[in-house]
Amino acid sequence: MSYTVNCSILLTDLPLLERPAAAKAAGFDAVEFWWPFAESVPADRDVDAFVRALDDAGVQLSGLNFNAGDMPAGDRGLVSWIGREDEFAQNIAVVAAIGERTGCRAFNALYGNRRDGHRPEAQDELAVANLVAAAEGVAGIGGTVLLEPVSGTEAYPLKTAQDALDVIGAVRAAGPQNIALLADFYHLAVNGDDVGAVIEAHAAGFGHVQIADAPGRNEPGTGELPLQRWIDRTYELGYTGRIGLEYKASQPDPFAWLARAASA
Ligand SMILES: O=C(O)C(=O)CO
Repeated sequence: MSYTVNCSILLTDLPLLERPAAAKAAGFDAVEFWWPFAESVPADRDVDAFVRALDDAGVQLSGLNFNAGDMPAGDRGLVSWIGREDEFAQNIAVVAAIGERTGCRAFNALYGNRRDGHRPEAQDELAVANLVAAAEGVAGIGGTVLLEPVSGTEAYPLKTAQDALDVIGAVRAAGPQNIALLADFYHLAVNGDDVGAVIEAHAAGFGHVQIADAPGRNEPGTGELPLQRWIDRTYELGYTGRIGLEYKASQPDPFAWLARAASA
């Protein structure tokens, strides 16, 4: 099993550009990030600094989120956001360019919250068009777009694996096949999905897996989820990717649970 450290939620006591090296020092070879810039189209020097931080640390960027808006303010993606289509199109080009430079091939496109003033159907229509564009935009580098059910934001409409799979089906019907489910076991469990059944039905096709325990979204072992069992079964059923560590650290050493789990 191989892990990738989500450096947007872990190691946050360090400046962002120091986190890849900290992940490497903690024993990891791969990291993932939510969109690490303030704008959809950051300055070249900011992209260069980000890529340099990864190179200098000697870690692989295994996953990157498209710009999802102002996450601390509650935004959860631009994909279905009517009025920001041009910005999202520009973001796709930047994401693909970062993928080309770093070897990253998995790109998480958060769907976006429901917004007042537009019919949900119109937001869903835009989402499919934007996801088609995103998939086409990263196809040239062999990239895959990931679609993730998320918890904690009532306005985010993709709550269960099936919600995301329905959208993935619509995108695939429109052409691109390089889009897959991001199964975050924490989000799915908190939303009341039957994670065990999702694994049985879809594990081989997961585009990526992320974990945190629930309640709390902290390290495995701090809550009630059978994460190890779910991970083992996911691999048994044919998943070959990494497991993203996307939890909030509840202790000074965010990775201490791994040593405990290995000796258990
Ligand atoms: O917003 C979140 O909680 C996410 O997991 C984004 O990838």
